[in-house]
Amino acid sequence: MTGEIIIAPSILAADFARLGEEITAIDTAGADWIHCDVMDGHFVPNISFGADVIKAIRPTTTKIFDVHLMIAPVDPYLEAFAKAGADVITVHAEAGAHLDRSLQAIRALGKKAGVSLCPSTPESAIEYVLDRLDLILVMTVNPGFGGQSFLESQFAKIERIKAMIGDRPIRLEVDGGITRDNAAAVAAAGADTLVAGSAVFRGKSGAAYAANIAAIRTAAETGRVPKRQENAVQPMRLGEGARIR
Ligand SMILES: O=C(CO)[C@@H](O)[C@H](O)COP(=O)(O)O
Repeated sequence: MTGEIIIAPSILAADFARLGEEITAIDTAGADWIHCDVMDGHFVPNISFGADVIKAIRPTTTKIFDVHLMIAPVDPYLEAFAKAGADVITVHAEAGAHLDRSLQAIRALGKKAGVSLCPSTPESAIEYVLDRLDLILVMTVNPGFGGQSFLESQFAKIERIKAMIGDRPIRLEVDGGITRDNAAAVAAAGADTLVAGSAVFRGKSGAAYAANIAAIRTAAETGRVPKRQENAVQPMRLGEGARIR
């Protein structure tokens, strides 16, 4: 599960009234994975969608569903998300006392197991579960909302986790405020899986999504920030298109 750069658009920034069409559009536009942000209004201060929505959108693409559970408790719901069609299930290190048990449960369901760390959580929180992991998600904003600014403080954590991973087959994912302007830097720090919501869905057309995904991928793969094209969609203001739902 490691290797090349993976771009995973977060459907939190999609038009929920046309979610199926939006997923088809990002699939066609070159998304590698589909990132699904599940929020419960308790672990994070926002509510998004649950397993029934994931089940409903699952037939719209064959791409990997990367399901980020921002919920607590999480263990009672793992089976529902597995049955709904999640391929990767990521839980938060902060969401319960028994991370090791949650990760074992995800693998027992036949899914890839991920753990996510909030910006204030040190990498030591996952030191003793590394061998249970297929993915580590470093939150580069405080979880709960799209359209926030990338936290520069997380570069050091990305670098340290990259070193911790060593040659284990674990993907290192970053999520929050990822754009074409910082994709090169997060990849240089060690990230190989980039989640982007507002930076992909700005422009509101399949052509814009394709250009946005390509720009993020080019920056991450080459280490260069791609020049903006003429007719490129203008930068989005904080919160636009990624409103609190
Ligand atoms: O999980 C989250 C927020 O909690 C993220 O997936 C965001 O949805 C990413 O959105 P942008 O920061 O890219 O707009």
